[in-house]
Amino acid sequence: MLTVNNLEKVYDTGDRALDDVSVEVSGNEIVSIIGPSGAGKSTFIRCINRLTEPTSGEVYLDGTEITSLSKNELRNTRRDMGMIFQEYNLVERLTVMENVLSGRLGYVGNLSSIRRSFPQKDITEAYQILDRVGLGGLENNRADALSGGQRQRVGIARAVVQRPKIMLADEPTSSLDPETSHEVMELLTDIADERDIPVLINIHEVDLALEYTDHIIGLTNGSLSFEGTPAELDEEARDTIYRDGKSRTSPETDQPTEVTPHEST
Ligand SMILES: Nc1ncnc2c1ncn2[C@@H]1O[C@H](COP(=O)(O)OP(=O)(O)OP(=O)(O)O)[C@@H](O)[C@H]1O
Repeated sequence: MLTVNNLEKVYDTGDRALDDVSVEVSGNEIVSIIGPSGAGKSTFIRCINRLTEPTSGEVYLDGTEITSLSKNELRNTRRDMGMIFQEYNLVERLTVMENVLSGRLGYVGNLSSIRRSFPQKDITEAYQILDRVGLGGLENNRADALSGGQRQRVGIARAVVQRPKIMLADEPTSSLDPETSHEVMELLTDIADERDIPVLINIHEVDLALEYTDHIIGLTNGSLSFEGTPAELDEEARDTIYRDGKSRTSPETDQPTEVTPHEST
């Protein structure tokens, strides 16, 4: 269970990206975070595993308060949170298998980590997961030889091999064509079901959120502007979420209208 209480993020620039956001996510729910460009979706996802440090508020994962952990404690607890990125974050010159096994780096000792040597059971599991995500046989291919959809599958496999308690996906489909986006969403939802873990997805495409997720969170100017099921996301709710007109996803067409590059923390 993920519990977020009164999360607030004010960047050094003074930008208030999150303002008093509280949500709960449980079971194997697929939760999408939607909202206009700059609404704080990415900041929200990244504050959960503290890739971005929240300014105030609390995040609990299965009773552990993530927000109060020391850096060392956080390193261990991050193993419980698989992260999937828009631009995949693979090491391009490494093989598919090496990239997937990097999801186990947090579990091996320092020396093994430097040597990148992993227990046989991790390697066996990585093969199984690669098969599961449809990349069986490509273990020795270099990441830079893969298509976008294949890269995202490696990113998903790397997150799954961590045996996480939750998966966080920051715009996992934004760099993919529509057909591949559907495949990736289907894979994420199937894995959540099989592993019995929740998945939190920052997603621009409202049609994908409606089709694949159980629970929708709308953010507008850093505040929670909607929370409900896909059926509850009616025209009025969409207007509320996208009311400030900054949307890069038009609620009528669900088509991207403007692209803002991602800023790092
Ligand atoms: N590193 C940063 N430094 C300062 N301000 C930032 C930083 N990252 C994000 N912001 C600001 O915080 C607000 C929320 O940004 P965030 O990227 O979380 O929104 P988003 O909803 O994910 O947007 P998009 O859909 O365009 O990716 C924006 O006003 C943005 O300019």
